This record gives sequence, structure tokens and C-alpha cells, in this order.
Amino acid sequence: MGSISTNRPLYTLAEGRPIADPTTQTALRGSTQRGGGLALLSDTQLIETLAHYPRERIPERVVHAKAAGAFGEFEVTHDITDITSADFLSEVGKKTKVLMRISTVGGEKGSADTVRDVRGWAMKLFTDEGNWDLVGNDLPVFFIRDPIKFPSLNRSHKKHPQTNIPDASMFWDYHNMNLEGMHAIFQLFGQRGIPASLRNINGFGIHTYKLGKPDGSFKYVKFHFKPDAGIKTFTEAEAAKIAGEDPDHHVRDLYEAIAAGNFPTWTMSIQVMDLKDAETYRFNIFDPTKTWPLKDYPLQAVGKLTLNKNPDNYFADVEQAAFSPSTLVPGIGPSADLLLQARMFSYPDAARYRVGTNYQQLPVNKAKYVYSPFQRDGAGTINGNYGADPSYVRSTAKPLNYGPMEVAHDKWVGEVTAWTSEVTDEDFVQPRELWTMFKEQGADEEFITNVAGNLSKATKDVQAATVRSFALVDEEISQRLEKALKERAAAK
Ligand code: HEM
Repeated sequence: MGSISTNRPLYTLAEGRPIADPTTQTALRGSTQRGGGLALLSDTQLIETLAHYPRERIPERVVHAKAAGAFGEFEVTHDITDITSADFLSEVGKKTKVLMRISTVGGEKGSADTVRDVRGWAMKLFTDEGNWDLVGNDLPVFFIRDPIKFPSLNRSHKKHPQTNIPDASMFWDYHNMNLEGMHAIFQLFGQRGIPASLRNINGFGIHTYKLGKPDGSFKYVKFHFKPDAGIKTFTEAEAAKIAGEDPDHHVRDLYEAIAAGNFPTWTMSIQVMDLKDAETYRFNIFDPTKTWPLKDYPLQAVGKLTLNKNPDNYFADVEQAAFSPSTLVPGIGPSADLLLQARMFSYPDAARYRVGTNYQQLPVNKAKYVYSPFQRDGAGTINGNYGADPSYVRSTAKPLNYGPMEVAHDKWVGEVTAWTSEVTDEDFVQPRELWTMFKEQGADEEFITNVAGNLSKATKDVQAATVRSFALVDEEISQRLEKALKERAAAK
């Protein structure tokens, strides 16, 4: 694991004044006191040491607080310049530096790694035309399609407001009343809900994005990352044991693998959809609770991601890293997915609160080339603040130099309307397909056991309502779940 540096520097105060010994304090000593004394306000060394310590913390992320981080590279393996002008994809063999942060969602910064949860897949590519962040997850769908539900969803997965303990009744009650999340529930309680290692998880962009060119042409795409070493998962029993023995198991595993030169790799692929299909497909292709069937839209390989360098310092490189779906490069654009649009506001908003106004200037977040003199000053400005350059647009002193075109915007003809996410049978089609797949793979009993184990901690009313919810996918699931719950109750 991480080693402690052994060089012996000359220590100084934070202002640079050399000090003989960082443990020395000046004190007014009484003649009868041995080792005691009165602290002095003039003891800058003691005051700075104590004053900085309680300020070491920044707010942890409201979700995805616990994570591993690593650097690496992305290499283009297949030419897709027919659909995108993105500079980092312009040539087979082109390599781009990457920062990855892989997280659990619900737990706090100190929580155990091997829990049943979604894993966050936050990836930053430092391209020649700015940073591209793909902020996705390891499961291919999300629980909601309406952004106003996001805080509620997460509160129901986290701790009860009174007891400060995760609460199965709250969790299942939320999901029973917001059934568009059924597909994500199937993914979560399936085998992939607990990865054995972060080196063996998928990464999905989940949302529909656009890849396009300056002439305004574009295709809809979904981004996929598949681990070249394959998927590996833990059972609940294995995971529970490891959570007790080594809560940081996943972070340690990734760090040690990279330190040993055993670099994890993933293949990046895309699914590509023509615009005319988008209008006629049987469900809304912007809905993040649905996958695009691979038989309709097969994976096309694009490149290879390798993680090959551990952070030099976790706080500087990972805790202060800020990712956002709004961090896009020319050639990649957002689709009209409402959830994605809301996220484009929320992440930079969170970063300004969590890291500070000028979070983009920190070394780990800084793009390769930035010239943005209309965003200046503010706490913690460290970029020289653009010297004497004009602080206002259209100055005669420095005429504008127009940059690359963005992917053209959609034309919108519509009116403002109230919208609520309604649940239809279409929401149960893909979970039903997964259930059939679980049965084919012999993973159905494990799914029932996983759900029953969690649900058995909820109140009887919530248990009954959840059994009814699963009947919407398949009667058989409800019956088997009911039986499993009765057996658990009898065994108590
Ligand atoms: C309306 C929907 C959503 C909202 C409002 C939202 C908001 C947030 C916020 C506020 C954070 C903390 C950011 C920070 O403090 O730096 C976060 C983290 C994260 N979210 Fe979301 N989120 C949403 C949906 C999603 C979806 C659909 C995905 C996956 C596709 C996702 C993946 C992530 C990841 C990976 C992180 C951790 C980023 C990091 O490592 O710094 N979120 N989200």
C-alpha cells in the first residue's frame, strides 16, 4: 500500500518561516509547573496547527461519497470519425489521459465497500479540446426518469431521519410507489449488485447522448465499458464477511493491483441509433430506466481504457475531483433526456458548494488548455486571474477568436407543459426479460433470496405491497417471494 515519504525536508510554517521542530510550542511556564504552562497567542506554530486541523474536511458528496480513484489512459482502437468530430476520437492509436473515480452511492465516506449498491463510474478525459466527463454507473439503467425525484430516491436508500439507520420499509415503500425503478431494482438485487472487485465491473453512460459533427449531423448513442477481465461478483455471505474484515476491500484491491503493475482494462463501445428510429422506437429512447436491446443496436468497439497510475494524494486527486455530465467536448452532446439535463445543472452546483467557486482551476480538474477570462476572481483563484486581459466580452484589445462548433442543437417546437412520470406496462417489460434470463442462468433463486433478505426487515404492510409490485413483472416472483418471506419469519 501507500508508502510514507522518507526524505527529510526543512520544516516551515505555512507562511514559510523555518522551524526547528514541528512539535515545539512556546509556553509561559510557572516555576512550580513541570511540563505544564500557559499557551501564548504569539505561538503561531501551535495556533496554525490546531486551527487548520478542523478545517481539513470538505463536505462529502451527498451521494457517491466513498470511492477509489486512479489515473490512466484511453486509446482509440476503432475509427468512428464518420459520426463524430470529437478530437480525442480523431485517430486510431490516439491516447488521452484519464482520471477515474469509482464509488458506492448510498454509504458515507467511511462506509464498507462490499455492499449491495450501484457503483458510480466517473471518468474524466483530459482531451486537447477540453475535458470530457462521462459520469455513469456500473448498472445500465437508473431508478427514475424524472429529476425531481432524485433527492427522495436517495433519502429512501440512505438512513432513516429519526433512527439514522438504513430502513427497509422506507426503501421498499419508495420503490412500490415509484415503480418506474423496477428495472433498476432487478439489476441491483441480481448478482451484479455486489461486485467482487472494481476491476470487474461494467461502466455505462446510461443516458442517450449525441455524437455529431460541425455540419450538424448527429446520431444518438449509448456508451458502454466492459471489463476485459470479465465480471466478477460476491454473494451476500461473502460480501458481509469481507465488509466486517476489510471495509475498504475494493479501494485496496484497485490500489494494490495498479501498484503491482496489474492494470485493469476495459473496452469502450457504443450503441448507435439513427434519428428516424428515435422517433418511432416502441419506447422513449431518452428514458434512462430502459436499455436499448443489443439485438437492435449492437455494440461497436471504439477504444480501450487502462488504469495504470494510483493517485499521488487521495484528497488532492480524488476527493477534490469534480465530474459533471455538462463537461462535454465538441462532437459529443447531451440528448433531450430530462434527467441528463437536470444533472448538467446539479453537478457543477454541487462542486461549487463542496470544493469551491474555482474548483475547475485545481490541478486535478484543470483542462489542458483553458482561456476563460470572463470567469475570474472568487475564493481560491490560482490561475493568475488572466492578468490585464479584458474582463468583458467584445473588447477591441483582444478580438474574439471563434472556436470549434458544438454539435448542432435540436429544433424544438413545443409548449411548456406540466409533466409527471407515469408508470406503464412498458416499465415491466425489461425486468420481465431479466427475470427470464436469471432463470436461464440459474440465478433466480439467488435473486429471490437477496430481495427476501432485505425485504424481511420491512414492516408487514410494506412486505405485502412489495410482493404485489413484483406481481406486475411476474406472478411467479410474488409467489416465490411470499414463500421465502414466510420461511424467514418461521425461522426467527
Ligand atoms: C436527476 C438525477 C441526478 C442528480 C440530480 C444527481 C446528482 C448528483 C450529485 C449532486 C452528486 C454529487 C456530486 C458532487 O458532490 O461532486 C452526484 C454524484 C454522482 N452521480 Fe448523480 N445525480 C443524478 C443521477 C445520476 C445518474 C443517472 C447517474 C449515472 C448515470 C449518476 C452518477 C453519479 C456518479 C458516478 C456520481 C459520483 C461522481 C464523482 O465521482 O464525483 N447520477 N450526483
